[in-house]
Amino acid sequence: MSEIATKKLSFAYDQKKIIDNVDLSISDGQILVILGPNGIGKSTLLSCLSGLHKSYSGSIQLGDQELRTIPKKVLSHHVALVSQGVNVKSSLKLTDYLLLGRSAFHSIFSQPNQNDQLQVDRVLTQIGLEDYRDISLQDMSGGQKQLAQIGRALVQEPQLLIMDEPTSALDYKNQILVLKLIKALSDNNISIIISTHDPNQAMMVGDLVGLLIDNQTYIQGSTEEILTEKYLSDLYKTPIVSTYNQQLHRNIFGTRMD
Ligand SMILES: Nc1ncnc2c1ncn2[C@@H]1O[C@H](COP(=O)(O)OP(=O)(O)OP(=O)(O)O)[C@@H](O)[C@H]1O
Repeated sequence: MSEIATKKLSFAYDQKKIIDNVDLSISDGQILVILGPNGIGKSTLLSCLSGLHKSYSGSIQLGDQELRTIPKKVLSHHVALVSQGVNVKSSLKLTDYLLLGRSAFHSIFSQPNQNDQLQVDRVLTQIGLEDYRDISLQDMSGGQKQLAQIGRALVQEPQLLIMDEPTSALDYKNQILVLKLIKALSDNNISIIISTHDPNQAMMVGDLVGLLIDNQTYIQGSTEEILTEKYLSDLYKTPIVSTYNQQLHRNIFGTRMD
């Protein structure tokens, strides 16, 4: 269950329509990067795709099942969400926080087993926080908390990983660490959907790019098709220029102050 597709997906908070007629799809092991201006509905869309918002109209097919019909526990075996922001408040130490990601594998009365501990150790190494295993979340920095949130989703061993601005609090080194993790997961046939405000990240990891535009129009295509100066300048309503960088072997995107 790593393929997800929406048809005419719409969602409103009370009467306020945020997502309107979105047709989106992603196949096994693909990386879809969603871009869009502040407040356009990226987080709302990701919440719908992860099963948090069930009162959507239209359809969301996960594998061959309608998402809202899948029981929560079953869903958490397949889909993990890394929410936006770093305001996770928890007095749990990091290893116990990560173990929460294993809860779908157990009843509420069962204790974590050796495999759970192995998963946590593996993920601690992946996110580079081995030295923080006994530190409480509330004593960690913003970037460390963001890595911890990503770690908790990885511990869940999802087939579809949905990440809302997963590198927003990270320095360059950790941004690359997370982008490499995303690539490695996709190489293992895990599908990934991320939102970001950085088209350069979309260029680095995206197989597909989706743009949430004015009036909640959604367009999706290959990275090459969508990451153009025209599309991005229209999207952000500010000039975006792209230049080929010889050292990086790719286009980089930037904007002007004038
Ligand atoms: N719980 C809520 N109740 C009512 N309106 C909401 C709620 N959450 C978000 N909104 C509204 O929905 C719209 C889309 O918000 P959303 O967080 O999905 O945007 P976004 O594209 O992720 O923005 P950003 O890039 O700033 O994170 C905004 O106008 C926001 O005010």
